[in-house]
Amino acid sequence: MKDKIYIFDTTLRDGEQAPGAAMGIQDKLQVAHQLEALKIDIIEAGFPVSSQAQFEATEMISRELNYPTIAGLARASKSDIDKAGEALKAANRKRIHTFIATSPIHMEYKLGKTPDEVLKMAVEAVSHAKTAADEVEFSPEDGCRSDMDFLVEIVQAVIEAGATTVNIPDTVGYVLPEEYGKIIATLRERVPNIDNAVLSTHCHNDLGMAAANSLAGVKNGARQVECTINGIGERAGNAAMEEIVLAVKTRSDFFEGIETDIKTTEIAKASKLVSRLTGFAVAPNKAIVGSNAFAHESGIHVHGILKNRETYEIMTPETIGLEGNRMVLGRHSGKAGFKKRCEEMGYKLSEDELKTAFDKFCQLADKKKEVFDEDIAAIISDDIRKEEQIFKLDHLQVASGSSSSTIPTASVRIIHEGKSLVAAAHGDGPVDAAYQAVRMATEISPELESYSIRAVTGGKDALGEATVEILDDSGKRIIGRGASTDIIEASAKAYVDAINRLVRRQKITEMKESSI
Ligand SMILES: CC(=O)SCCNC(=O)CCNC(=O)[C@H](O)C(C)(C)COP(=O)(O)OP(=O)(O)OC[C@H]1O[C@@H](n2cnc3c(N)ncnc32)[C@H](O)[C@@H]1OP(=O)(O)O
Ligand SMILES: CC(C)C(=O)C(=O)O
Repeated sequence: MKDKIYIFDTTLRDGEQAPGAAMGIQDKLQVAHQLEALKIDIIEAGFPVSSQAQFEATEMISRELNYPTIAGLARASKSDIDKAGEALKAANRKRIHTFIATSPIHMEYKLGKTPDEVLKMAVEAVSHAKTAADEVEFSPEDGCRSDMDFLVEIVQAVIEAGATTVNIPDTVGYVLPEEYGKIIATLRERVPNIDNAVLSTHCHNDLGMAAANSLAGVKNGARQVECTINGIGERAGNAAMEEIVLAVKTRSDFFEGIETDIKTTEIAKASKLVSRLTGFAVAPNKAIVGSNAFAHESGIHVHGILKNRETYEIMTPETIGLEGNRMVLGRHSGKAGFKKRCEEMGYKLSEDELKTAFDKFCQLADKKKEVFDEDIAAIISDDIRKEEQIFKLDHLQVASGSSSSTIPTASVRIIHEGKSLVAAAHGDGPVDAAYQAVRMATEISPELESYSIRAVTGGKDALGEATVEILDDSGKRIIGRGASTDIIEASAKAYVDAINRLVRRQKITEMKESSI
């Protein structure tokens, strides 16, 4: 029989408590719809008493969503609970999540209350919450730094008062997996009515243990995990939903029958949405959703993966809704990966050609972070096929000056398939005039995204290298380079180089399409 872990997502409450992560009401609604698409069991929509915006967001999410239970946070106070109940009124399934701190330091310094007073407040809060919602969750805040006997006593008391879920927060991310697992196991052992409630984990990442602690909790009997998309949350964040869900799925051998209902193919989309709406970039090396999580560059790894993907991948990118893994070509690449990319681009190279092309590739990879398809196309057309440049700048003449009456003008002659293409144009400056003339001569007019020029040698014969960036029809960047002691000529050569790469890329796309 399936042993289900309930996923309680608190991106919109604890996640949003991360400084700088605040989202507007419409943004929250968008995230909530994506959480529903993920089949999250419980969405904590907000802390309604804390502001009008939190109240309205919780109210709107309660109205608009169908499948998940909607939870609202409340302190152990009647007015907080009433406000949460009011915000959740329209929800198909609602849950009031009430909390009060139980650790000695929080009780003494923050609340100024004795353990007996805290126990009384907790029980009263749960009893009152039961009047507004069937599902009531109680959290002993800073539970992991609380006295175990007191924790056992308060958990038993709130279950007697009607709590249906008891959540054990590691509020400050202090404990280690073995300790967290032991707290859950001890509560299961010592609280006589523990089976009347679901035990839940809520772990923070201050020591990087949030996911490991949550999973230790699951292993010891917790059946709800509180987490956030991309692990956002207070300070170092909360346990990341994607890490918990993929760990349980990927290591089903270890978790023996335990499953979640999460539709994992929606994970990448959820991660991108939350990153975009909060402005919190996902680190490239972030587990599961980082841009490098399914990317490979190292030659030995790529060689292994090409023989059997599982040599270096424990999950498939498709599981989280990505189209496939990313083979990156760069300075750590080997011949197998390079050969495969050439084949994918439609090139059939002899062994000698492959060797020459790979040597050139290695020289280039030493200078660049990443080698793109158009770089490979340039290597093959220039060094293997020794193809003529599609458009070759044969002549450039420019007139410009500092006087306001001078109109910068350029004329160009470009050789294309043995013919001379001649054009003249004026522009805002000499480079612009040259580019206008190139566009007229080639009849190709890509928008210039960026332009830069730098000296690559010193002295009065300094060689200037111009770099331009244009976009192809699909929005991909194409870089062109040109060098000359005359910076206007370097600029014109770079633009013609970019146009040549654009045309080559179009040909590669046509080759790929015709081979499908
Ligand atoms: C571990 C967690 O993540 S808990 C959730 C934390 N999230 C937030 O705090 C975000 C939203 N918070 C807020 O908007 C505000 O803090 C509010 C509206 C909740 C309260 O604001 P204020 O009334 O100005 O109080 P303030 O924030 O300064 O202090 C908190 C008060 O709540 C009390 N309190 C804290 N936790 C609890 C609790 N669980 N139950 C009852 N009272 C509590 C404190 O003792 C303090 O009371 P005091 O004002 O009588 O000293
Ligand atoms: C309210 C509780 C669950 C909390 O967010 C925490 O203790 O971190």
